[in-house]
Amino acid sequence: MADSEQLEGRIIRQLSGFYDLDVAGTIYRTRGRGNLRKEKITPLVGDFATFTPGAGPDDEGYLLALAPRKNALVRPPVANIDQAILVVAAAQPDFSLNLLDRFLIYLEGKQIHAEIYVTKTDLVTASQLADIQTALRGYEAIGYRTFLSQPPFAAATLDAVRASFKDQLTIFTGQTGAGKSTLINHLVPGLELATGEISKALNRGKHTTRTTELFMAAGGLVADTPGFSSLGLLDVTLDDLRERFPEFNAVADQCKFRSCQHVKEPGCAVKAAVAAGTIMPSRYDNYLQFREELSGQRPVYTKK
Ligand SMILES: Nc1nc2c(ncn2[C@@H]2O[C@H](COP(=O)(O)OP(=O)(O)OP(=O)(O)O)[C@@H](O)[C@H]2O)c(=O)[nH]1
Ligand SMILES: [Zn+2]
Repeated sequence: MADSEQLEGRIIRQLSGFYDLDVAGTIYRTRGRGNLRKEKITPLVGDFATFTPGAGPDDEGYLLALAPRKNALVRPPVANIDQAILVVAAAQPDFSLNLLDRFLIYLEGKQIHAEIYVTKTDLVTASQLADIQTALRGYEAIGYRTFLSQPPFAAATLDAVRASFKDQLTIFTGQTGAGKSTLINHLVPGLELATGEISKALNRGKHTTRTTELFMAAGGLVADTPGFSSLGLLDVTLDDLRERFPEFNAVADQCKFRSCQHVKEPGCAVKAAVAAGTIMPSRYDNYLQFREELSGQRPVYTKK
């Protein structure tokens, strides 16, 4: 292989100084290079990179440069994420539309498309389940796909989620204990992530150097570590908050004032839509509550 040859690929794994890049199904092992470190750029899985391939197994290539990222997260450490499966428990922890909206706002800010998956449907009554289903229909109308399986992990539901992986880099996120690892294990057999607090505590001791890896599943890439829980979700300015509600954006050009915050202004199309029942009242209430938090009038949400 000529020394000057350059290839483009996507980092799918990193381990002690090495980066594995995927180029149309072929994996190349490379090393990081001083110039990247000098620029204080830490390559992440999900990064698109140019590299020089090495000559063979004992001659690795070098990473040369990273392409600009569309987004990047710290937890999990992944770049260029397309979508998140937002895992929400029907119970244990309690189903919360407020927390659900916080996650959605966060993901909107990172330009990560969200799909909502409800777990633990076996732990609620039929009437509680019906309420959750009603709420999910509201989120579907906004444009978020939702999945609810009764009993949990029915094959048809899992197939539908997998079908959404194609050509996407998917991460899983949601509240602690919502069932993210359990769900990933059902969706990507063979990963066998530890689930439940005790087994995870044991695992942490054993695999302290473990990093995130991307797995090919159903024609896409899936991160094998679940993401952030609920801390710091409201990382948005008061002024940008309204833009993170897609259903507000859909009608906001009909507000009388261009700068309408959808609070007290006359001729507000968002408030009209809430009154007409086309915007979920819970979404609007949460918007107002988040505004109060952001303007410092109420304590922010803290993790239990
Ligand atoms: N009854 C019931 N239990 C479930 C279901 N899904 C997950 N669990 C249980 O819920 C607990 C938490 O599940 P995990 O998959 O570890 O949750 P997690 O979201 O990965 O948790 P963290 O890593 O702490 O963020 C485990 O004991 C699971 O066995 C479900 O559909 N029904
Ligand atoms: Zn308005």
